[in-house]
Amino acid sequence: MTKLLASVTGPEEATIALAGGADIIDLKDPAQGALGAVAPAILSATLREIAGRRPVSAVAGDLPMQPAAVIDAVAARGQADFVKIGLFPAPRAERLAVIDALASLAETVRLVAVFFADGDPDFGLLEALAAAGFYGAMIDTMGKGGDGLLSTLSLPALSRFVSRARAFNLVTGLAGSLEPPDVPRLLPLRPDYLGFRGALTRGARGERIDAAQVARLARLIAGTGDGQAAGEPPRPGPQSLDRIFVRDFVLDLDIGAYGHEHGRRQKVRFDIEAKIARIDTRHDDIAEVYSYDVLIDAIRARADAGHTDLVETLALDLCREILSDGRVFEVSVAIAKLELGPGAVGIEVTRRQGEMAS
Ligand SMILES: O=C[C@H](O)COP(=O)(O)O
Repeated sequence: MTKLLASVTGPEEATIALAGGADIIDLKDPAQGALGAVAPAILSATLREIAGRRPVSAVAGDLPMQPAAVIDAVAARGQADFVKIGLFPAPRAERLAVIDALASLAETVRLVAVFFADGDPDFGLLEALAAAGFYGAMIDTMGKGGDGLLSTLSLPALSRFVSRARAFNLVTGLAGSLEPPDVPRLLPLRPDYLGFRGALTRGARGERIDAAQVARLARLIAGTGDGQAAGEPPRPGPQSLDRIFVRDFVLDLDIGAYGHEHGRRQKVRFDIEAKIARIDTRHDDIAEVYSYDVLIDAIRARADAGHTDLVETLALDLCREILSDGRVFEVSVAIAKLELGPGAVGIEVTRRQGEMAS
């Protein structure tokens, strides 16, 4: 289950984050940069305030990739439950030297490496992180207030990061000017946590965080916008269902069983309809709805996965993926190849919750 990491400035905001339902309290001074560090004394005060009710992390600071400086900053914050270290832009050898040097602390401090989506991220370093004994790896953005994570890295790239880091037994996190509509798009990647600062305030990133904003994101991550967690079996059928749809979405796809269909892309049209419980948007809150973005992302992710022989396989894979969200009662997927015949040719399938093995 994905957790909510809330970046706070000290004990006062930590209690607000706790009240709002944050799972991880992350200490950071937003005025000092993407990973601006707070003083060790503020870390101690926050640990006293939280008193073990949640894990508390601290960032090492916006530091140059110099082993001695990074080690000192991490060691000074070793009392935190984990310490986040930014892999800032630098030649590979310099980043590796920092990672290797931190191996000496990894036995006593849980270390989390932070890649920056907009800072030349080198995911080839995941192996070195695992070898050095790191506890986790996450992606954030250096720039704040502009393009967020999803404008900087594609969902398939983020998905590959999560799978790869997990294969090295690293805890995974995603952050970077995330906003509420990003949450349902990132949850299918199943990161261990999503991190927020800007979206926790009612204004700029440097303003005080707000418990209602934290709670809104906590609700969204828990998938309880409609009173039911994603992945749970559907409740007894409602009187009628509403439909979320994507129509006429055309992509160039590597698909087909014939030899002449291999090694080239052809135009394929997707029409998807997901049936969900009746919508009630009394609060005009994204947490209350199932987003069509999730359908579009599922199509794009599957299209990115390489060659498929059969439209049938593609259609059923999409049904399985979409039904993995317990809010969807039934889904219809129509896939049409547009370049093979005089007209469109393809398949349409409909599947309900519980009908498909995961
Ligand atoms: O670790 C998470 C960061 O504090 C995220 O901050 P942001 O949401 O303002 O980009």
